[in-house]
Amino acid sequence: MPPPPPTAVSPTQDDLKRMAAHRAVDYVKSGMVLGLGTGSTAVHAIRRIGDLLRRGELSGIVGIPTSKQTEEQATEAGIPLSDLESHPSVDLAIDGADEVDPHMNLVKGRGGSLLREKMIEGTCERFVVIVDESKLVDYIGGSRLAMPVEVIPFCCNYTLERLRRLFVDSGCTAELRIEKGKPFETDNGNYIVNLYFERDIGDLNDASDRILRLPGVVEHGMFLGMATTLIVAGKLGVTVKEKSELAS
Ligand SMILES: O=C(CO)[C@H](O)[C@H](O)COP(=O)(O)O
Repeated sequence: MPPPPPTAVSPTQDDLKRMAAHRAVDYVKSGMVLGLGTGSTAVHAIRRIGDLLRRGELSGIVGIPTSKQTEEQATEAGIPLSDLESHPSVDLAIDGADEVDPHMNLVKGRGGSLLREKMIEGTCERFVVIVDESKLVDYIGGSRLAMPVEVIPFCCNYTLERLRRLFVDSGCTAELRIEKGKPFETDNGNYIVNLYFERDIGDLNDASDRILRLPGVVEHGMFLGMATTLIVAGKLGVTVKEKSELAS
């Protein structure tokens, strides 16, 4: 008897992350200065770029890592690294996200690297966001998961309470991110306050301004209007959307 035909295996979430990341690497050209994102999706792009460099299909790439973790992964992948001071003009950045709304606004930073990500991705010509479809939300905060805010350690619980009160109408709760029994420390020596919203927070630019006006806040994880290209991998395949296609 012939063997039974192979049954289709549905892709895992990690497969989807890899598919989105590999599609993004199609935008990478030799000689580019690249912002290298942080997280379990971005690492697939880093490894792919490393493979292409090794095979001689890419050359002259300079990577600007968005975290210490990424710096280690990129070094392991054989990507030459530099920083924004030496390369202030970044051609392309590739990074994951925690939430993406229909206007391509993002929540980032659940990996804790939001400040360096915003510094590097805010300066690049093209910012390609790579996600699996589970990251798509109807509105920012819609996943009910954390929207991180980086704060200085000094009187962080006071800052936390002021942040919570800003969004009391949206049913906001706030907590300090704790790992291994102590406050999680970012690469910049700061802490993270996680905000959770029960309801839509409304005007995002206004929310951003209000957060950034609080003394003690360093940066927040809403990346508004920054993504130029969105690559989403889902069970039905990979889709690419450009910012220019969004209805204004
Ligand atoms: O912003 C980030 C790290 O600060 C990540 O891009 C974001 O958390 C998505 O991570 P992952 O790809 O692991 O789901």
